[in-house]
Amino acid sequence: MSDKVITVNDVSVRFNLKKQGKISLKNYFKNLKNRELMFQEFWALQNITFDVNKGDRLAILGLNGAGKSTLLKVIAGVMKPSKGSVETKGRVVPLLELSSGFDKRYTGRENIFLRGATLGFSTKYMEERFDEIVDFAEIRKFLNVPVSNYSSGMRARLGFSISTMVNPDILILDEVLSVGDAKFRKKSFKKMMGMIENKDTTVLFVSHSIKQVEKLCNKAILLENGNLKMSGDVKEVVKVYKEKY
Ligand SMILES: Nc1ncnc2c1ncn2[C@@H]1O[C@H](COP(=O)(O)OP(=O)(O)OP(=O)(O)O)[C@@H](O)[C@H]1O
Repeated sequence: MSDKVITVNDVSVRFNLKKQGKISLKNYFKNLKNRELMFQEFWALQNITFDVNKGDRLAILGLNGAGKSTLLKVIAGVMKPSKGSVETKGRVVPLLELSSGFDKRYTGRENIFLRGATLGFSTKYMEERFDEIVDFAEIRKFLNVPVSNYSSGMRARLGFSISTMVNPDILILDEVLSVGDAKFRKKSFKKMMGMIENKDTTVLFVSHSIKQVEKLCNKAILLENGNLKMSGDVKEVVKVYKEKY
């Protein structure tokens, strides 16, 4: 029996794009009075429906702007869909925008516990994992320094280290592996492969490298201008993707 861990149900995402540049206050009120829209609606995703079973490695394929990152953000719960719904089972760990989400006024040490609490972990659990996180991120010397003084690479390393120190049920990867310098990239790639190889973990993966996709994924979906064009076995979807583009 299949064990669904992600259900994406008729999801659409709308952005409001500004129609015009600066306008005078007089014209603003004139437009408002005439009910003229100052925004143009743009649908980045339209009526997307699919499920993912436990242990699947799903690639999300599509050209630039197809809606891949938007879909990952909706599944990760960092963005709400304008329509439709997403259900996930278990702990979702998104490796997206790793250097964001810190409170920069606080130190590295404080942010580890803050991020842990956001992910639903107790202080005791985070204390047990603390050294592992700090050593992997290589920030021990800077633990008591406010994160505002970290370089963006250091913030990304700390974000990666905290997020991967926990065992995810669903791992969400968006072109991740540009974290930190070459040495850290190698280390983080190895760490990620270990997580991907755990067959209980379900993985969603966006990459423009078809080689990587074929190596890591068993299933795929293809997005085109925010629409779901195809879903199924990775080989079949990659074949259509290659023919089309
Ligand atoms: N905050 C936003 N406001 C307005 N438009 C947005 C916003 N975020 C994304 N978009 C638009 O939504 C569309 C889908 O973007 P998305 O980043 O999901 O594409 P993508 O498939 O991940 O692209 P890429 O391969 O280039 O990373 C794009 O046209 C993008 O310009």
